[in-house]
Amino acid sequence: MPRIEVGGPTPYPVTVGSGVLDTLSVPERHVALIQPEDLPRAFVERAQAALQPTLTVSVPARDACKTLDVYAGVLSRLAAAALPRDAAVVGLGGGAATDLAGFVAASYLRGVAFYTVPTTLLGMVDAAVGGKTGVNLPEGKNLVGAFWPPRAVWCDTDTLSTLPGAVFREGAAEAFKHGLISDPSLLPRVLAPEFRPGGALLEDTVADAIAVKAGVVTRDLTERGERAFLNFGHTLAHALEGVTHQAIPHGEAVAYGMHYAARVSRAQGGADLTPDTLAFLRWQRPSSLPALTYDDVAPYMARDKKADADGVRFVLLRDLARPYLTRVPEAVLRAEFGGWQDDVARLD
Ligand SMILES: NC(=O)c1ccc[n+]([C@@H]2O[C@H](COP(=O)([O-])OP(=O)(O)OC[C@H]3O[C@@H](n4cnc5c(N)ncnc54)[C@H](O)[C@@H]3O)[C@@H](O)[C@H]2O)c1
Ligand SMILES: O=C(O)C(=O)C[C@@H](O)[C@H](O)[C@H](O)COP(=O)(O)O
Ligand SMILES: [Zn+2]
Repeated sequence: MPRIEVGGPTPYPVTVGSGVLDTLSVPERHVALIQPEDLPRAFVERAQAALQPTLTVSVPARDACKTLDVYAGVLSRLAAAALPRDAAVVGLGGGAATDLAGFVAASYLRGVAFYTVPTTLLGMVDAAVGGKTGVNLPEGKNLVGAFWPPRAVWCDTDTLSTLPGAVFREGAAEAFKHGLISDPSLLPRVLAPEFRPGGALLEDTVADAIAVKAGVVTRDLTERGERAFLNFGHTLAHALEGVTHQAIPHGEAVAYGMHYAARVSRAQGGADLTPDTLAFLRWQRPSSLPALTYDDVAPYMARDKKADADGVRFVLLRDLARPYLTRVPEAVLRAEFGGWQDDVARLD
């Protein structure tokens, strides 16, 4: 069973494999289990059997749980149960639920132990690892949060069998991203027919995609440098999610955003990786986008967390596995938005 070690200030293991859900174990005597209300009941019951939580809190599905209102409601549930400071918060579910659970853990009583049990592909290869936690604001994605690493991550690959195909393909976008920024061997594997729940390529590909993220966050937990590369494609992605009020799910927005970033990378002198990002979009078959102009998305891009006092910065690729962070002239961003829209229109 693959096990990946995340290093840095507070090292922890990520366990990947079949049946992991029945092996959950934490040293804390009190546990708050946080899970989305639409999660298959059997997963919740298996986690409850293993952890014997003091309380289980159900939260709305998808990004509807990543709001300050839901966050405050969960904190009140923990306080009403008098959950002590030596308790643990366990986030079970997709990236939305684990992002919320992590921010609850980071802030309840000024911080309690946190563990993640991702049950989506995206959660396993990305969200549940690395300690970025938080919620959204109406002004944009993840604008409130904290770095609060989990103490262990358990990825039961059997849980992926109940995912709708579209949700599995959303998660594949982040694995593909790890291929583009660091490990190109992931690119053909993610698109291969055997990369599917129960497929021969699933477990090793998930483990190798996690290894990319684990390596980056080990070296740069709080995004002082190379962690920004994990944000490839996310400047436009988060803008698409914001402007559509989360009608476009994160993994689809990332696929659209990676193609835009590949176009901008080429315009700035990089290798042409747009055939790869287009191949991924064709494979993923994302939801169609509403009619948008550059001026619709620009205000959201301006609030991207990679922006500094001198303005917005983009993660671009000089070539496969050669990411860099840079400013881009607005004329280039605007022109490539037009070309990106033409490419997207031709996808159907
Ligand atoms: N913290 C990070 O580093 C990080 C990284 C990437 C993405 N994210 C965040 O993660 C979120 C997206 O996560 P996601 O793609 O996992 O989507 P999600 O959490 O919205 O989950 C998608 C849906 O699948 C359901 N679900 C979960 N597991 C299931 C299973 N095994 N079977 C059936 N249904 C299941 C969920 O309850 C939800 O309704 C976004 O909010 C994004 O911003 C965070
Ligand atoms: O872990 C990171 O760092 C990432 O950027 C991973 C992204 O896939 C993820 O969507 C993250 O939540 C985005 O971070 P943000 O700082 O842009 O909100
Ligand atoms: Zn992401």
